[in-house]
Amino acid sequence: TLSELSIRNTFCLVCQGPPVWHKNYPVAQGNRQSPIDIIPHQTSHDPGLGPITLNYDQCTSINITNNGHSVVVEFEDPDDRSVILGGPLDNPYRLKQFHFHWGGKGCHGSEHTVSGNSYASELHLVHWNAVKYKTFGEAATAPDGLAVLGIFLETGDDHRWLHMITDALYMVKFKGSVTDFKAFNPKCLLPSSLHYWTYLGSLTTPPLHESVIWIVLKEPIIVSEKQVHVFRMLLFTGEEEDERIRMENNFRPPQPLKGRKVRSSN
Ligand SMILES: NS(=O)(=O)c1ccc(NCc2ccco2)cc1
Ligand SMILES: [Zn+2]
Repeated sequence: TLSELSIRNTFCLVCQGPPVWHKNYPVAQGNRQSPIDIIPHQTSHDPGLGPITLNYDQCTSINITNNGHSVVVEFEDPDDRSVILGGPLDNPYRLKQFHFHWGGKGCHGSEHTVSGNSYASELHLVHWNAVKYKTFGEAATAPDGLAVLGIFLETGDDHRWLHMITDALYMVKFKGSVTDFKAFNPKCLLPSSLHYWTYLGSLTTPPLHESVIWIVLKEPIIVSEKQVHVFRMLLFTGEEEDERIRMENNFRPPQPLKGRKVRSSN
């Protein structure tokens, strides 16, 4: 059916999208998979959930890369120079990278949905628990190893700071390309409110490890359709490949909640 086709289209047919991931990654059908559909009135308000704090002022961005699935900005993480703390987290988690998920022309591409509604795009700031684990790779396989901050992007006016990212995308059009991207502080991509939903989930792309404490901000940031369109100029394919496949719809659809509780900061 069209809906199956559209689901299969996610992560494009060529790269064998979400419906077939379970063959190589059986955890795809696990009990704490992400993303999910968040239904606000079914979340439980937990007064014990404090605010989150983002200490990004000493962060050191390194580069921006097209990894064939998304565009990723990577950070130096040798110490606790840029961390997220508080909220559901028992330790500070170090900022490792951020990346985006988006749709095709005229269709939305967020991963989490809210009461069945998706946003134009979703930004993921990926952090790891360096108190308990020695490396990102080790943390990425532990149940409390990662904390990903999800921020929805809604279309409207231009976002004054997102231009720094979209201007760099022209340099990383092809899979495997990378370019310097220094002195970028992702604090400029936050909405005014840090109110959030939180639940235990997973990576949304293979290896789909069930190692993520998700913190999804309720308030979206506003970016222009033109700015989202620049992301669709990226390619899934490398410079040496004959066929050029536009990087779009790189989102996984919502997964079964399997009895999990989604808590609300307030
Ligand atoms: N979309 S996301 O934020 O859930 C996410 C974040 C990070 C990776 N990383 C992939 C990876 C390889 C080894 C360990 O981890 C994959 C997906
Ligand atoms: Zn992501």
